[in-house]
Amino acid sequence: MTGRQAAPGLFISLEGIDGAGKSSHIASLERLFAQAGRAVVRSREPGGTPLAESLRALVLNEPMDPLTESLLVFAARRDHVVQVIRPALARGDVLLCDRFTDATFAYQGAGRGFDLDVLATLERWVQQPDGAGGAALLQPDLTLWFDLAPEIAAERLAGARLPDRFEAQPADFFRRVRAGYAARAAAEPGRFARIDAAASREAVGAAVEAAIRERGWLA
Ligand SMILES: Nc1ncnc2c1ncn2[C@@H]1O[C@H](COP(=O)(O)OP(=O)(O)OP(=O)(O)O)[C@@H](O)[C@H]1O
Ligand SMILES: Cc1cn([C@H]2C[C@H](O)[C@@H](COP(=O)(O)O)O2)c(=O)[nH]c1=O
Repeated sequence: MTGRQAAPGLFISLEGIDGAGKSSHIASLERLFAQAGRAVVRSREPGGTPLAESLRALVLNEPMDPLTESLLVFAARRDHVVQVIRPALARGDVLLCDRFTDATFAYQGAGRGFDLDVLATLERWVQQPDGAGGAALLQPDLTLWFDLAPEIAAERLAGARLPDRFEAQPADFFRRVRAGYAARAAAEPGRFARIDAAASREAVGAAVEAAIRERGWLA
C-alpha cells in the first residue's frame, strides 16, 4: 500500500444559550481546518437541509407544545443526519454544526421541562443508522460549549434582531437551559470543552483553537 491513509471524519458541534457567541467563531474554525488541508462542511440545527430548514421556520416562529417542538427538532435532525452529516463523515470531512442534540436536552428538556426519557428514546431513533436498533449512537467527537450568563447574552442580543420564540424567553428559561448544558457536560466531560464565552472575542477564539489543537486534529 502507498500514500497516506485518509483522515477519519470529524464531527464538532457548537452549543450554548442564544447570544453566547457560537456563530462568531464558526468561520475561523473552518479556516483553521481548511489550512490544515481538511474539507469542511458547515451546518446548523434545526436546519441544514431544505426540509429541516422548513421545520426550523416552524419551530422558531409558530406556537406549539413541548412534545410537538421536540418531535419537529428530531424530525429535522433525522433528515440532516441522513442527508448531510453521515455522508460528510463517511467522506472524511470535518462537519462543524451550530447546535446538535445537546440543544434539545438543554432547551426542550431543561428549559421547557419536557421528559428526558422521551428525548433519549427519540435520540436513539434518530441517531442510530436504522432507527432504534443496536448500532452505535451518532454523537459529536467534540462539543464546544460557549458558556455565558443569560444577562450578558441578553445584553449582546439587545436590539440586534427581532427575537424568535426562544430568544423572547425570560432570563429564568436561559438559566435552566444553561444548567441543562452544564449537566450534559458533567455527564460527558471527554466530549465537552467548556469555553468561557464572557471573555473577549480574541480570548474566546484562542480557547476554541486550543481545544482543537490539544486533540491533535490540526497536525
Ligand atoms: N466575546 C464577545 N464579546 C462581546 N460580544 C460578542 C462576543 N462574541 C460575540 N459577540 C456578539 O454577541 C452577539 C451574539 O453573538 P453570536 O451571534 O455569535 O451568538 P450565537 O451564540 O451564535 O447566538 P444565537 O444562538 O442566538 O444565533 C453578536 O452581536 C456578536 O457580535
Ligand atoms: C437544535 C435545537 C435548537 N433549539 C433552539 C435554540 C435556538 O434558540 C434556536 C436556533 O437558533 P440559532 O440562532 O440557530 O441558535 O433553536 C432548540 O430549542 N432545540 C434544538 O434541538
